[in-house]
Amino acid sequence: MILKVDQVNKTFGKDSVLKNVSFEITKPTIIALVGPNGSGKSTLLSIITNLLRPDKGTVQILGKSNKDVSIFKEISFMQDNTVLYDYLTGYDHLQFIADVQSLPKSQIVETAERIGITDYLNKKVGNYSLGMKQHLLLAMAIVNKPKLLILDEPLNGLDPTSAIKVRNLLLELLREETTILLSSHNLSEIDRITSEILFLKKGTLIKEDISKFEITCYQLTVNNVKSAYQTLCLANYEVQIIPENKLSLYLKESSLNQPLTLLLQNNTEIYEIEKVVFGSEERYQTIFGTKGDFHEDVSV
Ligand SMILES: Nc1ncnc2c1ncn2[C@@H]1O[C@H](COP(=O)(O)OP(=O)(O)OP(=O)(O)O)[C@@H](O)[C@H]1O
Repeated sequence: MILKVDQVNKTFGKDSVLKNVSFEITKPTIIALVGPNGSGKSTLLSIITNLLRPDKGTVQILGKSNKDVSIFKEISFMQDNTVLYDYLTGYDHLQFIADVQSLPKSQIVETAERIGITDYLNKKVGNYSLGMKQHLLLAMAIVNKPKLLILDEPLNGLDPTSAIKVRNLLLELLREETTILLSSHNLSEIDRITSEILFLKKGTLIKEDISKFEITCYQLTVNNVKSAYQTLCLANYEVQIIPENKLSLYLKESSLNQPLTLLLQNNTEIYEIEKVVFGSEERYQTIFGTKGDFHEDVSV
């Protein structure tokens, strides 16, 4: 067992942010934690790493309680850049971790080279760009070669080239048997590294392997979106109004004949049909709706 989160609850004031959250990771993998702003992703990651106490529930990492300090040699948590000190260099940050964890200096050099931050390692962090800070945070998270790597928004502020480099690094770490739990809003990047997703919806966790959905998604451009939406909903189709006045239609079978016949019978004019890959973005929309709200009557 790598990580076991059991019945975790957390309330801030009257807000129940996490409700009986449970999940387990048993073999090296990459899992993404996804949810709208304020849905509790950072709170859950902080509870897992024992930076925050749950009101109820337990967390076990590598077979031990997350309160057992010995596990901190085996795990890492990358938070946002507020944990960095402007007046220290990148090297100082890495050295601090190396000193606390008794790591050889060679591990700092090796990690800096791997992430590609050697050129500016001796500059003060106050002079770093957002992307440079993200790279340093990532270096700090992997310098101890953790078995479980927890990353809060690792792709935040990265240009496309850097995002690709980080994606490749994460896949490389997985090949080295590192388990990675990451939160991100970048659903297209998530689709490239994993299909295992934990969706956090109003404090409740929905764990899914979206590659297992045998669903085809079609985007329809029609003359009257609302009427077409009602027609398809009444016939129990999974359908959603998406931006630009289009409809997303989710089908388990590949034939479009029946729903299109229904629309034509209801005098809907169909201008365009686009087949889209069903990925985490489409699943996100069925769970949270396009406004980020849970869409009660759509289920897969
Ligand atoms: N220390 C705290 N005290 C009070 N409320 C808090 C605290 N930390 C978080 N919250 C509240 O808990 C909720 C979840 O916050 P959290 O930061 O975990 O969300 P998130 O999913 O990580 O958001 P984002 O995607 O914007 O980073 C929010 O409503 C937030 O205001």
